[in-house]
Amino acid sequence: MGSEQLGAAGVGAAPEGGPFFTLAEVAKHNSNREAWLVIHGRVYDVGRFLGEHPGGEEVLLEQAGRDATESFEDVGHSTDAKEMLKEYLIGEVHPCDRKNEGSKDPNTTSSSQSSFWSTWLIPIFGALVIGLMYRYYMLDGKSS
Ligand code: HEM
Repeated sequence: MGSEQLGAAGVGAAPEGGPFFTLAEVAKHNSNREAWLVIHGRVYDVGRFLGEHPGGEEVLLEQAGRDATESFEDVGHSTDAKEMLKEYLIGEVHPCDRKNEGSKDPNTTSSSQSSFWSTWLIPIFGALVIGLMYRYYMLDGKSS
C-alpha cells in the first residue's frame, strides 16, 4: 500500500495536496491489517503500528475508519507521538469531506467571524435607522 515508499522517503513525506481519500474510503479500512484513521484532516494507516502503540492496539482499532482527532488530542499525546504520525501518513481527507467535519476545522473561524459581524451589524444598523427616524419626526413635530 505504498508504505514502503513513504518509509524510504522518510519523515518529511507529507504529501502536500497528495492522495485524497473520502471519509467513506477511510471507513472501509478498519481491520487488523489495515487500520486507517483521520487526525486533523490527514489520513494515517496505523496497521503496522497497532502492536507498537504504547496506548494499546484496542484504542486504535476502536477509532479505525473514523476521525480520531478528538480522541488523539484528548490523550494529550507527546510531541514525539505527534512526530511519529508522519511515518503513517498516507494522504489527506478529500476537501469535499473536510467541510462535513465541520466545527473543529480552523477554516470555520472565518465563517463564524463573518456571522459575528452579520449578527451585530444588522441590529446596530437597525438601531441607527430607528434613531434617525425618531430624530426626524421629533424635529419635524417641533418645527411645525
Ligand atoms: C497514529 C496515531 C497515533 C500515534 C503515533 C500514537 C502514539 C502514541 C505514543 C508515542 C504514546 C506514548 C505516550 C506519548 O508519547 O504521548 C501513546 C500513548 C497513548 N495513546 Fe496513542 N498514538 C496514536 C493514536 C492514538 C489514538 C487514536 C488513541 C485513541 C484514544 C490513542 C490513545 C493512546 C493512549 C490511551 C495512550 C496511553 C497514554 C498513557 O499511558 O498515558 N492513541 N500513543
